[in-house]
Amino acid sequence: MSDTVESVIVAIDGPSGTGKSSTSKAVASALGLSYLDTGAQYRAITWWMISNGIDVSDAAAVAAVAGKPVIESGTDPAAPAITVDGLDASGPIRTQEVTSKVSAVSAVPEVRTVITDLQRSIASAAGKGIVVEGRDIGTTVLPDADLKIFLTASPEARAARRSGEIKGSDVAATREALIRRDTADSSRKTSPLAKADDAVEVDTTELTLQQVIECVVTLVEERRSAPKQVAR
Ligand SMILES: Nc1ncnc2c1ncn2[C@@H]1O[C@H](COP(=O)(O)OP(=O)(O)OP(=O)(O)O)[C@@H](O)[C@H]1O
Ligand SMILES: Nc1ccn([C@H]2C[C@H](O)[C@@H](COP(=O)(O)O)O2)c(=O)n1
Repeated sequence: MSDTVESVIVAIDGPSGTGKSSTSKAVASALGLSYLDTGAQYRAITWWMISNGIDVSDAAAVAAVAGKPVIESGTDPAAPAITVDGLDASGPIRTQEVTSKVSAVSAVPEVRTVITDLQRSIASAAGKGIVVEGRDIGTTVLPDADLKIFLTASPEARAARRSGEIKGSDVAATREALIRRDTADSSRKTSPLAKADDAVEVDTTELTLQQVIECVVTLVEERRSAPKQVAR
């Protein structure tokens, strides 16, 4: 028997505020894996479009420049980093303006092609394995992932979690904004937010973050110890 642990690829998808980032970072840290936040990449390209005066409601204009920004993602779960054309984008990509425009930019097929290629190259370079979180990782980006998880939670729970991050925020308005973004992300033609047929669905509504992390770590360990399926 070999002492070396085989590389593992974990895809974690789900709607906004279900706990994908928090869970993915903690699972990657616990298991010594790399981590990739694909939402941050779509936010980064959106920030670049805004900064360069591109009208994000004009899909043809967005498509024409989709290949221009150079986006680089760090994969350390303890210090996730993202740069655009060499500039630190970790702060600017979290603004309300980027959040309100990211669904329009990420619906453009040319944008998805560029970002999907980038995600696949990062995943294939991760020696020990990687946890990749987003909306279409299990269905499109990494359909052969060793484990696929689809996180869900009620809109009320998700809005309460998000509102808890910002003092004095309006839970009802947060809930509406989350639902609006999920509807846009689920209804776009190219690679919509969706659960892969072979994903394990975990409803986190009544679970603490720690319980979700433990659940996913257990699923990864079970998958690692299960005999590999050999394609015939
Ligand atoms: N099970 C949970 N119970 C309570 N709070 C949670 C739970 N999971 C995550 N949270 C909190 O909810 C908030 C949103 O979590 P997180 O950013 O991980 O979600 P997300 O799915 O990555 O969201 P988005 O897709 O919008 O980036 C964070 O403040 C996080 O600490
Ligand atoms: N694989 C992905 C990841 C993200 N997006 C888009 C849709 C989201 O609304 C947006 C921001 O993601 P978040 O930072 O909230 O996780 O990015 C996508 O289309 N595909």
